[in-house]
Amino acid sequence: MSIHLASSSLGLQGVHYHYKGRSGVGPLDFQVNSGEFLSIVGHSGSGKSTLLGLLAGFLRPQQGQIRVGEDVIHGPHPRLTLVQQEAALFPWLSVAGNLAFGLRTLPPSEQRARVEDALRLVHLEGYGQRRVHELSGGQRQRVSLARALAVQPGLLLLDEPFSALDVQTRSQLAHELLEIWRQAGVTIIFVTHHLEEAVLLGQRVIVLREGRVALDASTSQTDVAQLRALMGEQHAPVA
Ligand SMILES: Nc1ncnc2c1ncn2[C@@H]1O[C@H](COP(=O)(O)OP(=O)(O)OP(=O)(O)O)[C@@H](O)[C@H]1O
Repeated sequence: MSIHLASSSLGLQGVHYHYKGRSGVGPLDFQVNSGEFLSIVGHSGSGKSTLLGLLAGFLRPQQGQIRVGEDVIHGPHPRLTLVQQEAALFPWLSVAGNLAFGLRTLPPSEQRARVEDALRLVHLEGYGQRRVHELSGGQRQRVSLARALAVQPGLLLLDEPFSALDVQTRSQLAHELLEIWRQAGVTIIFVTHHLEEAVLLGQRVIVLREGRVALDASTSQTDVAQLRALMGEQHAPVA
């Protein structure tokens, strides 16, 4: 195996980010342990995208700090990789070309080994020479995940990675993700609207409400009904 995932911890201390008009997030204080699988849920406008922007280094906290392991982050951090809702792949490259893109500084033999390993992890062995447009939505999302894994992140940030997929593919990918996490031991932060998925996959769940942590609990001690109740009557239930 050429991919070695050494998981990273993450810590937020007194993090604030406010847009003009004072909406945004903060204060946010929580830790994610190395190797943990954390789900983050919240209604529209609760601050999920803002939090992801901060973690991915696209936004800078106006107060407080975010650490990946011992490093305070000041921008995109090499140990932290984001996988988004729609697979953002390069259509003019093959599957292998997409995976190798982030590995350009490595020797070709190392690139090939990592590409093969990553495709194996997402059950797409033999798909390296395919073009992106020849793939189904679920396969494209697998390629996206493989591309993230190939760079050997310590922490995977997953932003609604399955929401564009049909129910069956979504459930299959969710189970495969769990399998990858068990095998690879990478730290995962999984942001979703889908409460059942959050509880099924995560060891722990954070509910964001109005830019703050409304609940931070082990998924063995909470359930979907509790989360739904906590998220408030004023909002429509999330399917
Ligand atoms: N560019 C912006 N300018 C001003 N306010 C913003 C901006 N982006 C987000 N907000 C506000 O910040 C708050 C958090 O928004 P955010 O997009 O982080 O929520 P979200 O949980 O990701 O929502 P969704 O699930 O709809 O994507 C909301 O009140 C939103 O209106």
